[in-house]
Amino acid sequence: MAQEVSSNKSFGGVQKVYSHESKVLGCSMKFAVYTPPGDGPFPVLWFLSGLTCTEANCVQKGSFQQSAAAQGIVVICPDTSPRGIDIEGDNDSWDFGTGAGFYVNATEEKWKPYRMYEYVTEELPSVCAALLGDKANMAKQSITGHSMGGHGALICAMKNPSKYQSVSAFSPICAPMNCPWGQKAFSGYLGEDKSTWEAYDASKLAEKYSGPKLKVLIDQGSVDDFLIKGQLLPEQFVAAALKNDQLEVEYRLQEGYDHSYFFISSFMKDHIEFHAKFF
Ligand SMILES: N[C@@H](CCC(=O)N[C@@H](CS)C(=O)NCC(=O)O)C(=O)O
Repeated sequence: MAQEVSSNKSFGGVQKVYSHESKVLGCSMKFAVYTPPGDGPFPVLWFLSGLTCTEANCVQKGSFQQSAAAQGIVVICPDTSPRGIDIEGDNDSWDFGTGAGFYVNATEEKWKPYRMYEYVTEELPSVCAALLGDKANMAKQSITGHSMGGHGALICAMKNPSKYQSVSAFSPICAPMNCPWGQKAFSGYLGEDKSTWEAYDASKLAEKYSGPKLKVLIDQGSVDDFLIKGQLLPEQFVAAALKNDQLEVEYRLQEGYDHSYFFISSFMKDHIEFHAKFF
């Protein structure tokens, strides 16, 4: 069972952080849960963070609590990789290993504990269902995220038709097979056979998605350095999605915004209200 680490009243609801022993990852993990005021059951929005983040970044800088309180939505923020399992090299770079799990299930022997896909789509939802009881309606879930977490949100939604009511993303890594971050992560976690990478590439999944019509909102800052350096490639996802009638994508290029949480917090209300429409 999860243990409470901290609890702070926020906009009439409560922002908590918990820790628990993850069986899937084989380590102790923290996650954050915001519950709005009232009795529930409330729908659940997942927020997946980006490279170098923990469960804390969005809680402290994402500015979601006021809108989540107003709309009556539980918001859950997981961590971004296993912690403290000590694989040689896991702290050598900021874009691979610790803080950079990329929401895949690693198949390379050395990185086998890196199963963040299973963790965020299966284990943590079960833990939260048990923890939150009548407060949360786990039949109504949606997912969002930033950068690496935007990639995570898009792939989780497309790989699990009907599990999430809608999906959104802030500056997502849209075509990891074709960018340096994704190529480094996928070759490390999944190995050199690129055919196995396609199962975790949002632009490839957008070509094949055939579930119920999925609503997608993407916001991207126009002066985001990582956009300019070709790490995000939203045009590849948008082009693939345009050819697929089952994907309804709204892509917004936001003038003058960068990659930071200043950008995320500026549009968080829009994203919460977007998801609220489909619960
Ligand atoms: N190397 C830089 C860049 C990494 C970066 O921009 N990470 C984004 C996600 S890809 C982030 O959310 N950083 C944490 C923050 O801004 O709070 C760092 O260590 O922060």
